[in-house]
Amino acid sequence: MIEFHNVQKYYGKFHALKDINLTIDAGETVVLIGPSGSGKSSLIRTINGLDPIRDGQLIVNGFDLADKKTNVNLIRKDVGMVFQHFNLYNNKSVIENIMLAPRIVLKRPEAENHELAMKLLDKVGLANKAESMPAQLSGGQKQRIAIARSLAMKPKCLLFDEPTSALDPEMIDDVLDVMKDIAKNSNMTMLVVTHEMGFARAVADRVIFMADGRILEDDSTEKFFGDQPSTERAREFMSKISGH
Ligand SMILES: Nc1ncnc2c1ncn2[C@@H]1O[C@H](COP(=O)(O)OP(=O)(O)OP(=O)(O)O)[C@@H](O)[C@H]1O
Repeated sequence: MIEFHNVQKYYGKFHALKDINLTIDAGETVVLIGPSGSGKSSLIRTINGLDPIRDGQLIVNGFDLADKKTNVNLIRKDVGMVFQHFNLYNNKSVIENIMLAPRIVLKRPEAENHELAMKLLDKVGLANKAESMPAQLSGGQKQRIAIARSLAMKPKCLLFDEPTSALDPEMIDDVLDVMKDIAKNSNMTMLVVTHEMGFARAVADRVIFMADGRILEDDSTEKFFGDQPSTERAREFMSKISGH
């Protein structure tokens, strides 16, 4: 469970997140959309402590991120993140990328760690790539490995920051299919920054629209796509992205 109460975030003097109030329940899939620079990445990066907040309260799985005594490593154990540019360790094989964090952070026994890593590789359709190096993979394959790596920690929550926007079009569906499978068949909480409205329609419980550092809409998926968004900004944004 993630709770933002009147959260403010600044970069120097720039007010990047303005009075964010938001609750995401365990198991929900939430899609976060909005124009470039509206604060989407900033918002999700606060959840695992990659970006600090200045004011307000942010509770993640019972931990208070506004409290300087909170150990962010305990939060990150349960909150995985998938980045636009994959962030794989390029000098380690695929299977090592997946096994590293569970070995070090969770002290998972080696045989069990290997077995789970192979299961996850199978789940993302890349069991034959276990011994490959990241440089030998396509962008779509790298992103599926990055997702498997996050899943290996068995997180309660997965954050996705534009996971398909660096990919060639023909690779996007393979990655979205893996994400849809997680959304439908696991109890994980998912918060996804994406412009892939097909994904949002298919599996999101809610759609949040941000502009200028504020949340302007927080609607059920049915309402957002069924009745049209209620703000002019969101309607404008939707007509722009559907024109592409
Ligand atoms: N490290 C930083 N230092 C200063 N300003 C920043 C920093 N990171 C982001 N910003 C600014 O904060 C605002 C929000 O950025 P953010 O990356 O959260 O937006 P976004 O909605 O994710 O955009 P995009 O869709 O382009 O990735 C932007 O105006 C950006 O320039």
